[in-house]
Amino acid sequence: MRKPDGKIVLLGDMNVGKTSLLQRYMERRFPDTVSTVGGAFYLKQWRSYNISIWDTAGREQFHGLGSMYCRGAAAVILTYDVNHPQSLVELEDRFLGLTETASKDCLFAIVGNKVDLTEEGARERPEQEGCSPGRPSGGGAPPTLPKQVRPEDAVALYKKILKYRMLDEKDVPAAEQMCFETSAKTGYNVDLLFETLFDMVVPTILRQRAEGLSQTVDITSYKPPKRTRAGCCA
Ligand SMILES: Nc1nc2c(ncn2[C@@H]2O[C@H](COP(=O)(O)OP(=O)(O)OP(=O)(O)O)[C@@H](O)[C@H]2O)c(=O)[nH]1
Ligand SMILES: [Mg+2]
Repeated sequence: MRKPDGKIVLLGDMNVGKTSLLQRYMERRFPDTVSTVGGAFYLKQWRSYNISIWDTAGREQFHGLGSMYCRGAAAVILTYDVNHPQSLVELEDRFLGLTETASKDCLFAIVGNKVDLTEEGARERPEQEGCSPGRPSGGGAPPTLPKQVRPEDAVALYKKILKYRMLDEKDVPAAEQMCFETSAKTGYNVDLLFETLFDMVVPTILRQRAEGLSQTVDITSYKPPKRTRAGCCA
């Protein structure tokens, strides 16, 4: 097996749907899940790159492992549940600190999952994967509620992250590009989320490789500090 070229890590409170999102993307289904213990990863080939995507446990007892999983990450997906405002608060309070071990140019996506349970999300349902066009949208659908976390709240968190990482807004992707609402259940925005990130981490992978290469070059192309001026006076 080839060594992964880059790493993406899913972080977030328990029950927000990290495992479900990853399974929806990788296996194209929405199976029953059990709360994750420790962590697990999938390998995704994207163009000519091998990207590892790490699913982590949201349970408090595994919290200490988070920064280990984030080490060298090219992107982190901070996941919350749009129906549970506390899960967004937890991203700032409990999970952001774990990303200090990530790559210095790590990208951050903020993902509000379970949008299918909201009134707005219900309107999106008929267009989504797994819902055939002729299928009635009514019968058996779970009741929906007003969305508890607004997209603006996620954008505000994204801006806080930039401050925390001491990044300038003009040097990183815009908040609107990096905040997603998804449903692992219906598949809504799941491909968009992962594939947007894959495309975005390719330059990071190349930069990481180039940095490695330039270090090698620095050593082998060492020149003595003293130079003559003969060349420019000829
Ligand atoms: N309605 C709905 N339910 C979802 C969605 N995503 C996940 N769930 C359900 O939410 C529960 C938790 O999902 P998981 O994917 O196991 O959550 P997790 O974030 O991996 O949780 P931990 O592993 O404990 O950190 C399961 O019952 C899922 O079926 C979604 O988009 N919509
Ligand atoms: Mg899980």
